[in-house]
Amino acid sequence: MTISKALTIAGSDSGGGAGIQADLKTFQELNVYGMSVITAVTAQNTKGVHGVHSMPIQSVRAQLDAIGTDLFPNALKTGMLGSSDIIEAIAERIDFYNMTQLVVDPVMVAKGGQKLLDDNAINTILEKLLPFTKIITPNIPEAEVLTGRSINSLEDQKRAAHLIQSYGAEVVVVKGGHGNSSEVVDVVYDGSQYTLLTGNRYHTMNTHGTGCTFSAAITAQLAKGESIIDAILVAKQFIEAAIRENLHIGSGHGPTNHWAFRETEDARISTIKKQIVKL
Ligand SMILES: Nc1ncnc2c1ncn2[C@@H]1O[C@H](COP(=O)(O)OP(=O)(O)OP(=O)(O)O)[C@@H](O)[C@H]1O
Ligand SMILES: Cc1ncc(CO)c(N)n1
Repeated sequence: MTISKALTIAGSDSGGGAGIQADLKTFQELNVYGMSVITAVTAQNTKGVHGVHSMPIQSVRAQLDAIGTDLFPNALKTGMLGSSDIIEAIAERIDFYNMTQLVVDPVMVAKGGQKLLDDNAINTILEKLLPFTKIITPNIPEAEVLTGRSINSLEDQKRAAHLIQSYGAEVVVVKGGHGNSSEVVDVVYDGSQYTLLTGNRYHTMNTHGTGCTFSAAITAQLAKGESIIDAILVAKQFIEAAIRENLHIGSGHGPTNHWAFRETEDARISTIKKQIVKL
């Protein structure tokens, strides 16, 4: 039996809905062996981020070395990275170990508005990490920061995906969770065509960690050898089920339900439609 292995390089969320915890739960649900490199420990619950403790660079490097020299991952993702120094150390090690199949979730702020990335680190993501990136998955506010342009329509979302792809990532997904239309559209651009993934919008406060879970599901599918577009499609179905069957715990932005995709037969009746738009 072949064991597929995935690595997350991200921050710990004590509340369990986002970050390392969401990623490992998602890997497990998708039958992939999960590993982690912790960049920061956050004191967090559904009401917000109450503290952030960044890990020393030597510790981040040592965690990556431990994995690179033994349990080599078939695919990996980054989430909360915090600072330029940590990003540089990670990019250097990813290059050294020739870790391919990298998914970058350019986490900048938590749902409650607290910053999870230094302002000067945004350029470091573009300069140091993008050259190794297979898929980058900004939400709308992150895509606005990365491009310096506001996004108010589907056309703007497509333009942002096009521009970010030209910076060096192989494939860009500009996620539509932050809009307010009745449907959510995630725009995928691979350098030659757009794929629009459209599904119902669920009106709920419980969307803490949606981006982490989505990018972890893509990473798990890549680790199993699935094609990029099929991996993104499964991830969209996984996160739709997790949001629709969310858990109603905590008094703020609650977590999604990481076992919904497996548990509920209905959860597999996805509303996601795929439309390809040639340039
Ligand atoms: N209310 C919703 N209904 C349906 N799908 C949603 C909803 N909100 C987000 N999604 C989906 O969840 C995935 C993550 O999108 P989103 O824009 O919320 O990411 P994010 O802001 O990076 O998440 P977070 O920062 O909380 O981890 C996307 O595939 C998006 O389409
Ligand atoms: C640790 C961590 N990573 C990512 C996010 C974004 O959802 C969060 N809130 N916390």
